[in-house]
Parts: sequence; C-alpha cells; structure tokens
Amino acid sequence: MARPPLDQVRTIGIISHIDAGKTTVSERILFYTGETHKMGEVHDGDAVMDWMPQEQERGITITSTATVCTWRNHRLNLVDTPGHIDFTIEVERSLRALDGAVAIFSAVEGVQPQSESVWRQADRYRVPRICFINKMDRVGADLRGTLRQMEEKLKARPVLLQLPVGEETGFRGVIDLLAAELVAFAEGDQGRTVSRGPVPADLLDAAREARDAVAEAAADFDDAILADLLEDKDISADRLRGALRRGVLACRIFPVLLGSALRNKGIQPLLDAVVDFLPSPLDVPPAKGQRPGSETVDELPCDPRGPFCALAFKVQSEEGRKLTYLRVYSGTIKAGGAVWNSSRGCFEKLARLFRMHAHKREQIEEAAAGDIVAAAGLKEVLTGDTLCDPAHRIVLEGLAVPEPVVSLAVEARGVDDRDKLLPALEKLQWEDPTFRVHEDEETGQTILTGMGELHLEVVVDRLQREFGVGVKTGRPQVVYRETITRPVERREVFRAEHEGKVQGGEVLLQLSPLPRGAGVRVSVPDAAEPGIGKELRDAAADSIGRACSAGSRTGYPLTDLEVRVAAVPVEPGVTTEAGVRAAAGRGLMLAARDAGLTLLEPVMNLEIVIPADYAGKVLGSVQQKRGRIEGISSQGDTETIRALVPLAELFGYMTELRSATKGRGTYTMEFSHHDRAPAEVLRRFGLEA
Ligand SMILES: Nc1nc2c(ncn2[C@@H]2O[C@H](COP(=O)(O)OP(=O)(O)OP(=O)(O)O)[C@@H](O)[C@H]2O)c(=O)[nH]1
Repeated sequence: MARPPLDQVRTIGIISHIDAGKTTVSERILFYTGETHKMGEVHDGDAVMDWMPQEQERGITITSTATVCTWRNHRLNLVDTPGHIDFTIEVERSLRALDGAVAIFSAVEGVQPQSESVWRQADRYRVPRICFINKMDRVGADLRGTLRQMEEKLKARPVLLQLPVGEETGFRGVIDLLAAELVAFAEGDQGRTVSRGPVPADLLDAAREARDAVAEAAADFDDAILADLLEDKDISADRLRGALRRGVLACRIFPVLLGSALRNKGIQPLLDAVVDFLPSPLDVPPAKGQRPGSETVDELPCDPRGPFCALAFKVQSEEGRKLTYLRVYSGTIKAGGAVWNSSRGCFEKLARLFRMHAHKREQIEEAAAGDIVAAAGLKEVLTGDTLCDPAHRIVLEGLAVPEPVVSLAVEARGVDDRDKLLPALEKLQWEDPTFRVHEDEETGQTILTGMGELHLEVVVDRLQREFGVGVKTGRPQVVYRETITRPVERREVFRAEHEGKVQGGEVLLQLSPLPRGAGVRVSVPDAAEPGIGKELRDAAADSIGRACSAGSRTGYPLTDLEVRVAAVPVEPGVTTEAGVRAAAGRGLMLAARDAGLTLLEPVMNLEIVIPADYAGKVLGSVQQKRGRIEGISSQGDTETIRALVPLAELFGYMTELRSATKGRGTYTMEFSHHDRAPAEVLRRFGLEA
C-alpha cells in the first residue's frame, strides 16, 4: 500500500477495563478492514492480536502489538494496549505514541475502576477519544447508566451519536443520529453487510430529540451552527461532524457509539467515527524535545522533509534480537540508514524496517513522519529512547516510569538454567522499564522487582516459555524505601595509600527530610568551593545518587530527602575524583543512619466491587489489613469499596476475596503513596520503631 497523505492517517489505541471487549473489538476491526480472513474469538484462545501463548491461556492482553489496516482510504495504525494495572507502563508508552483512542466500556459493568485510571492517563497525555459501549446484547446492558457514570466518574462530556434498536438479547442495530438512519448488521455473513434504511416510526421522536442534543453539543464548537439552531434550521450531518471533530480534538467532548463486538454489531460505524473524529498526525501538537546540553525545547512538526526523529516506544525481544517499534515524528529514514540514539549517545543502524500486521510483517524501504513501524538492527536501544538525525540531535520527552513496589527472589533450577538466566532477564528488561533486576549483595540472590504480583508472575512465566529457563521463586516481597526523619550534617574524609602516595577526598554533607513523594534531590552549589572543577562536583553528585539507590542500612533505596554537598575541600596533590566519590558515597550512607533512618511501605489504592451481601465481611477484612476506607458506593446490588491498604497486606488477596465472595468479587489496585512502615517491620530491620 502506498503511503497515504498524512491527513488520511489515524494512529489509535484501544483502551478499556479488563474484559470490556478490547480484544474482540480489535479482532473485528481487522476482519472488517480485510486484514484477517478468519475471525478470532477470545474465548477460543485464537485471537490474532493476542499472540503470546500465555495471553491466549489467560485470555488477557499483556503486551501491545501494533498493526496496520485500511478503512475508507485511511490508514489506521492500531496499537493494542493492556487493561491490567500491573502493565500500566504498556498503556503509558502506547498513549505516548498515539494520536487518538477508542475507549471501550461494557454496557453491563459501566465505567470500571481500570477504565477510570486509563482514562486519566489519556487525559494526562491529552489524547482525543471516542467511546464504544460494548456488550449491548447482554442482559443488564444499561446505556443511560453508563453515560451517567462517564459524566460522574470520568468528568467527561459524552455525546451520544447512536440510539440502540432492540434491547439486550434483542439488540439488532443502531440509529445513526447524524444521518438519521437505521443501521442494521446482517446476521448471516458475520456482520459484513451493513444496511441503512429509514428510522422506524416508533423511534422517530426519540431520534429527533437525541439528534437535537448532538446539534447542541456541536454548536459549542461552531457559531454558525449555533445561529442556525436558534433559527430552527436543519443542519447537515457533515457540518455537525466538522464541529464535533473540533470538540473531540480539543478533548472537550467524547462521541459515544454502541454495539456488540461479539455479535458483530456496530464495528463499521465505529471505524467511520475513527476516521471522522480522531486526529491525524497533523492535528496533534508537534513533538517536543530538548537538544542535549541545552535547556531549549524544540518543536518538531510532523513533516517528512524535516530532520529525522522517532521515539522507540517499545522494544521487544525476538529470538534474542531487538525488534523496536518506532513512532516517527519528523523526517524520513531509509532501511539500512544510520541514526543517532540520543538517549544512549551512540549511532545505531536501522537495518530493516517493517510495517507490522497482527502476525505477519511487510518489509518496507522507508519510514516517514506519522508512521508507526518496527525496526530490526538496533542494538543499544531501550524502551523510551529517542532516535534522530545526527545533525539535529534531540531528546524527546521521556516516559513517566513508576517505581517498582514488589520484589521476588528467583533462583535457576539447574546448571543449564543458571547460564541462561541473566541473559534472558536482560532481554526482558529491554522491553519493560518497570521491570528491574539486581543481585542481593548479602545473599547473592537474583531479585526481580516490578509493579505487582501478576507482573512478576508473567515475567517468570515468560522466562520458562520463551527462554526455556527453569526458575524457583521465593515469595513476593514489598519493596520498602528508606527515608530520614531529621536533618543532619556530616563531614566525611576518605584517604587511601596508592603506590606510596596518599590520595583521597573530602565532603561536607547536609541531609534534610523532604515531604512524601518528593524523591531525592541532590544539590552541589557552585559556591561550595571556589575553584573546584566540574568533574569533582559531578563525581560527588553521581556517587550520592548511587548511594541513595543502594540504601543506607536495609538495602532499600533512600527517598524523600535532600542532600546538599556544602563543601568539597580540595587538597592539592591528594584530592582525586575517585577519592571524592568514595567520601561522598560513604558519607551519605553514614549520615542517613544518624538522621533517624526509617522505612516507608507502599500503600495501594484498592477498589473492590462485590455483591452487596458481602459488603460487611469484605469491609471488616479490609480494616484488618490496616486499610483505610475512602468511600463506599452502591449501584443496584453491587457495592464498590475504595480503600487505601498497605501492599504488604495484599499478597494473595485475589484468592482471599474470591473465597469470601464465592468468586463474585473483583478488585483492582494501583500504587498510591509511601507511608511509614509498621513497628514490627522496622524492628525486623533493626531500626528504631
Ligand atoms: N455478550 C458479549 N460478550 C462479549 C462482547 N465483547 C466481548 N465479549 C466477551 O467478553 C470477554 C472479554 O472480551 P475481550 O475481548 O477479551 O476483552 P479485553 O478487554 O480484550 O480483555 P483483556 O485483553 O483481558 O484486557 C470475552 O469472553 C468475550 O467473548 C459483546 O459484545 N457481547
């Protein structure tokens, strides 16, 4: 397929709560656009987008896969994103690469906790969205309730573009309010045939009223429409679409479409809406980046003739090599071309370029601004890196990577496994910046850290399946943080004799506590010591940064403190960079111990949805877990409990909740903040309680 003009490109993702139907919708999109010839069903475990074996078994989407398809002469780059909070970085990096999104809600469950948090992420990146209310065929489908929840929970303004025809299992089609037509989907040919006809007489009034509401929303973005409305004039569908599109691009309104992906209803109008309302690469603000070593922020308009610049939004390991998904923001690059990796500071080669289909790839000769492509041949690249023209070096704004909160010790099963373990873990880290590996200095164990139990479970599963590495695992543990509770000052002198010569360094450190969530701030004032070079200052700051990551006493990283290097006295002939490093690192460790060292534990935002009968029991158990109830709301016979609960109390909670509610309760959790760890944890680490 020749490259379409940029205004005919849509790069979109599908976001939703787990099980709302994202995979089923994606499958139908690929089918109706002619990308696949067989419809996959999630419940058969053969969906095309969910290609990883464990995804097929679990029936959930773990990694995002980019695929391309065509609708009404527009190229749709479709990026599948996961719905589980443990894979939030996948959502984050996908949103970073996207121009627009389709948010799917289940008409039965409405706006679920996960949809809320993904919605907020999309708000943060200002991603224009249209909404698809799926599962309209299910008993209990509640369109009005879902719309109300969008307003209340998401603080969004939905604009309903369709009315349902038939209810629940009788759901047959929709009224297209803009065109004022009935849209029906054939039962016989997997919904391929869509027919349009007049609105049935019994729905005429409702359709007219609903169309007026659409026109009123459009009028907010078009004064001429407003004037015509006041004069009661008819407004064409095209004019309404144009005005609504402006509202969508400004993230002020969210058109809502209806359907049942499983029953093959509503997908083609959804594709029309993607083309009609979601932005092309020309409609979104230019990418922003910084020139290395300068504070200036450059803007890169989407222009194939501009300097080359792309974001590596996903690095995937494939048979031991890297396959890198790129969003090209500016310029054009040919396969075989060299680029500058400005995040790593090295040249890289884009040996081969591919346009990715769900499970086949098409080799292409070049990639240009607005494209989503995959590249082979990059060696140093990691997720989130910027690749650019060496003559126009720039670093794009990075991804917000959350700190890991759970750790798991792993040990190779056999001798063979031992040799393969670390290389396999390294490859898994290319893909996932929220997954980290380190060695416990005391026990020599390999420790994995990540965003939740399921996150690490999937990593261990992949180690075994994809890399053939058998491992034994310990129990998941909370990743604590060290922090200080009072200010302290410490002078640290380091001396060592090397080949008969005394060398060393000296620093004066001032530590003070910072508020929760502030992180570590290291300052080395210029005036610390007149005449000390940049090298010594950088050495001190770098060494303090490392010492904070290593922790002072428990091995957990230090956080929420300010470290001021008040002086770096220089003794000519003695002071060396290595000496200053040693003094700063050791000084920091010892100073923190004198500063009322304590531990913080991660506290999670927990949202539990249960049948009302079980509310008392579940509330009681949350309180026993040192949980703080933040709110309870009920809808029908379902209760939603929101609480703040320390992560340490939540291991295995899935099993507990299921057995307490006869399998009917569900929950999601997300990191909220760090708080003081309880006395018994402090005592366990030999700290003052
Ligand atoms: N009745 C009905 N069931 C549906 C519909 N769409 C999807 N389902 C079913 O709902 C379940 C979840 O669908 P998925 O497509 O896997 O949902 P998902 O959002 O991709 O889930 P994750 O990949 O786990 O995030 C599957 O069993 C589907 O068959 C629908 O329109 N109606």
